Amino acid sequence: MNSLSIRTLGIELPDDIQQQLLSAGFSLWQQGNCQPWLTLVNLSQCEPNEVAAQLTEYQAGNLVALLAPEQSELAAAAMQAGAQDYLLLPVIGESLFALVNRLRRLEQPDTSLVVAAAVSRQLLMLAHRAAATEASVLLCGESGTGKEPLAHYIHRHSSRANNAFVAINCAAIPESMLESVLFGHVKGAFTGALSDKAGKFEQANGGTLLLDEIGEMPLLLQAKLLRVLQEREVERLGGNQLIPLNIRLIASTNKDLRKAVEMGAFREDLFYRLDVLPLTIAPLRERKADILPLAEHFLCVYDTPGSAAPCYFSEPAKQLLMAHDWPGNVRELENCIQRALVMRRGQAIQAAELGLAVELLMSPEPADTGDGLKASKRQAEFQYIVDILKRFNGNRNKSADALGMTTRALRYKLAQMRESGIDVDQLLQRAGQAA
Ligand SMILES: Nc1ncnc2c1ncn2[C@@H]1O[C@H](COP(=O)(O)OP(=O)(O)OP(=O)(O)O)[C@@H](O)[C@H]1O
Repeated sequence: MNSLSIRTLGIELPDDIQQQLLSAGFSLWQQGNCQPWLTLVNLSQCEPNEVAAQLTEYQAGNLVALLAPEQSELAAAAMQAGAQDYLLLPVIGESLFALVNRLRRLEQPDTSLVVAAAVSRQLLMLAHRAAATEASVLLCGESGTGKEPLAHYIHRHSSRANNAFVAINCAAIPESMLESVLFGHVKGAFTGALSDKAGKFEQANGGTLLLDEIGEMPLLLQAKLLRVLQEREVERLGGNQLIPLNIRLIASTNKDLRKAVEMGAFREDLFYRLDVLPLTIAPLRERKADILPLAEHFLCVYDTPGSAAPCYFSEPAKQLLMAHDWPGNVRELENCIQRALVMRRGQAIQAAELGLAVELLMSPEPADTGDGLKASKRQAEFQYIVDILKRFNGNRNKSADALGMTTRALRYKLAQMRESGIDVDQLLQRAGQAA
C-alpha cells in the first residue's frame, strides 16, 4: 500500500519525530518518488520578499511553511503564496501531528461545504485550526457568503461536535425580545412570561453558540454579553440563580466592526473579546473558482431526487455564471440555480434560464463612466434587480431576500439606480399593466 510521504526542504526532522512518523504509517519522501503528500519548507533563512518565490516552486501536494518564531508575521504571506499552513520552529512532534491530522481531516469528505478556490481552501484550514481551540471566533464577510455553514463546520470539527449548535440572528429578533431570547427568563419576569424558559446561552451549553449579525446587537445587550463571556455564567431575566456556562462563541458580521467601534456603535472591549480568531470569507466575485463547483452542488441538491436524466449547465450558461458579479454571493447563486431548475426546458440549463441574461431595457449609462465593461455589468445588475422586484410585485423585503441582500442594501441600490436615471417605479408599473 502507498503510504503518505513527507518531504522536508532545508531542514532535517529530529530522529524521534521521524520514527513517530514512520510508526504512524507515513514515509519520508525521497528523490525520484512520486509526488509527496506533504512538503515542509524551511523559510527561517528567507527575507520577507523571498517567501513567495520559495513557496511557488513547490506547489505539489500539501505545502507547509516552517518559520522562525520571530518571523511569525510572515505566516499570512506564506499562506497567500500557496502554503496550506505554517509551523513555528523548532518542529515539535505534537504540533506536527496536529497539523498532519488537520490536513488529513480536510481530505475526508465533508461535502456540506464546497471549497475549490485557493482562498477558500486556506480559510477551511484556518477553520480547522480554530475548531481545535476553544477561542471565540469572529466570522466576517458580506451577506450570503456562507458564514453560518462555516460556523457549523467549525462546530462539527471541534470537540463539542456531539453537543448543541445553536444559532441566533441578532438582527432578526426585535430589540425588546433579544435579551430574553438570549438569556432566558423566569415565569412572571415580564408580561407574557408564562413559564420559565432557557435562553440561547443555556441551550448551547456544552456546545457552540453562533451570534449572527452581532453588529446589530444593541449597546446595552453588548455590555451584558461581555459580562457573560467574562464570568462564564448567565442569569435568566427575573431570576436569581447563576447558571454556569461552557460554550464556544462564534460571532458573525457583515459589517466592519472596527468602524462600528470607532463610531461608538460597538463596544471596544467586546470587540477584542470576540476578535480572538478572526476569519474573513471573501465575496464570491473574489473567488471565482468556487462558482461552478457551488453551482453544480446546488444543482445536485435541488434537482429532482433520483432523476434518471440529471441536469447540467450548457457552456454559455457556465460562462454567464462565471461572468456574473454575484452581489448577493452564494445565497444569490443558490437562488439562481433553484430558479433555473424551475425555468429549464431541457436537461441542459441554458444561459437565458439562469435569470441573469437580461433584456437590456435600461437607458445606457452616461458615457462618462468610461469603462464599458463596468457599465454593462452595472446595467445587468440593475436589470436583475428590476426582474426580481417585478417577480415580487415590488415588495422590497421579499426581493431583497431573493437577491441575497438586506432591505437596506436594496434601498441603497434603488437610490443609485434613480440617480443614474432609471425610474424603477415606472418600470414596475409598466410591468404590472402588461401582466
Ligand atoms: N461553501 C459553501 N458550500 C455550500 N453551501 C454554501 C457555501 N457557502 C454558502 N452556502 C450556502 O449559501 C447560503 C447563504 O449562506 P449564509 O446564509 O450562511 O450566508 P451568511 O454569510 O450567513 O449571510 P448573512 O450575513 O446574510 O446571514 C446558505 O444556504 C448556505 O448553506
